[in-house]
Amino acid sequence: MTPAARYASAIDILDQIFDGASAEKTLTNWARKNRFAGSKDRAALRDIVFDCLRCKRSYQHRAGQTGGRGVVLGHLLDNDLKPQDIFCGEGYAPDTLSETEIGAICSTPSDDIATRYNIPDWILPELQNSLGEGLINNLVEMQSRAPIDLRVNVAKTNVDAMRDALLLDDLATTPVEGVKTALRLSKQTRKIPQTESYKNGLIELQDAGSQQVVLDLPLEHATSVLDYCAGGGGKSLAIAAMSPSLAIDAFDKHSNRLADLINRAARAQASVNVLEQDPVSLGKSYDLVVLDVPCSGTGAWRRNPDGKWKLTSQELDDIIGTQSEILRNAPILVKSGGRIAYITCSLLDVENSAQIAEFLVKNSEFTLEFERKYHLTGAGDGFYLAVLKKVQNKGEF
Ligand SMILES: C[S@@+](CC[C@H](N)C(=O)[O-])C[C@H]1O[C@@H](n2cnc3c(N)ncnc32)[C@H](O)[C@@H]1O
Repeated sequence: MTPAARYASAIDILDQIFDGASAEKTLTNWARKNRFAGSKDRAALRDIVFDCLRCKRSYQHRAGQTGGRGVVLGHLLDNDLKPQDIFCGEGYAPDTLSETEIGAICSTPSDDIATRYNIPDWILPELQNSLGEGLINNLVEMQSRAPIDLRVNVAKTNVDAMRDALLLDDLATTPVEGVKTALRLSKQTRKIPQTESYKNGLIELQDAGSQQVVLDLPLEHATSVLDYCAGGGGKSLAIAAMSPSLAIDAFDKHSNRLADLINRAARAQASVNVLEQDPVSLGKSYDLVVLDVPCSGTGAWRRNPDGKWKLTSQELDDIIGTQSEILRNAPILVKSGGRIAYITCSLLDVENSAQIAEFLVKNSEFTLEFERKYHLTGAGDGFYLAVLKKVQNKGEF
């Protein structure tokens, strides 16, 4: 495909996404219908679409028009590419720019924070309240592509050995400061699943922020762990790699989401026991209950920029309701003297410290032992962790 043809496809795909379609599904459908496109075309198209989603509002402002055409025009201007080379009307290229379109182009960034830094208006006050002086730096980070991080399976190998092994596959990596299990790829690549190291369970794809949260868990106090919102198993597997002797149970209300965990655990030779029934109904209790709850995903918006435009304030309220429900269920799952680790990949206080404050009011047998906010300016995606300790019943050890 010519560069201009790629941009014409990007305009079409973006228009479908702006009409409500999911970014992933639209890109997959496009690839299915355009079998002539090679892997380089698909990768380039995906990069354009995701960059346009991350910076939708500022690109529209720059172009002076909305829709896929406006965003792509803004993307070209912002990246110092010549719009007339792409909007040339030849072959499969987008139509040439009209005089009106050229006249609407704006050379100065918007003064409005939400437009300039690409977030929906309604969420700006929440982000401002939660991030304070860190607001702009976090929003700047949100506009660029996330790094690709690997988690080294430290139960099987070590970071230095993996760096050397990956170099043989022509994959250069660097350590991530403060995250001893992580390696960051020096160049973007989609090759990882094809490497022997991945197939043999020595590495996993996992954001360094997510790994850092696991490194901060109080595993040394536990012999039994429940990952109550286990999903694809990212946290369960990282816990198993850190402490292979722990008895780890994994549950998810949506059991179909656990399929990946089963496959990944087999690859990593990790021992994780997948529960089919809710442990609340089984009457089981644990030293550590990990609640990696559903959230707005604000801390991972640079990876999922589609989500940032689709999230509504009503959906955020519903998510907060689900978090409260999970927190209501959790105390019974914790042994006396045990702990809850509440985790979100959200930057919003309403999903983080406000939830914990409410939990502590309702559950006087728990105290807040530790709380940490991981911003996008740190090792990886944005996260929140609160560790809550259940008081030890008198006479129990
Ligand atoms: C943030 S994701 C978990 C990601 C996973 N821990 C990981 O590291 O890969 C949240 C998970 O919570 C699950 N979930 C939603 N509501 C739930 C509930 N009421 N009880 C238990 N899990 C729930 C969702 O199905 C989803 O898989």
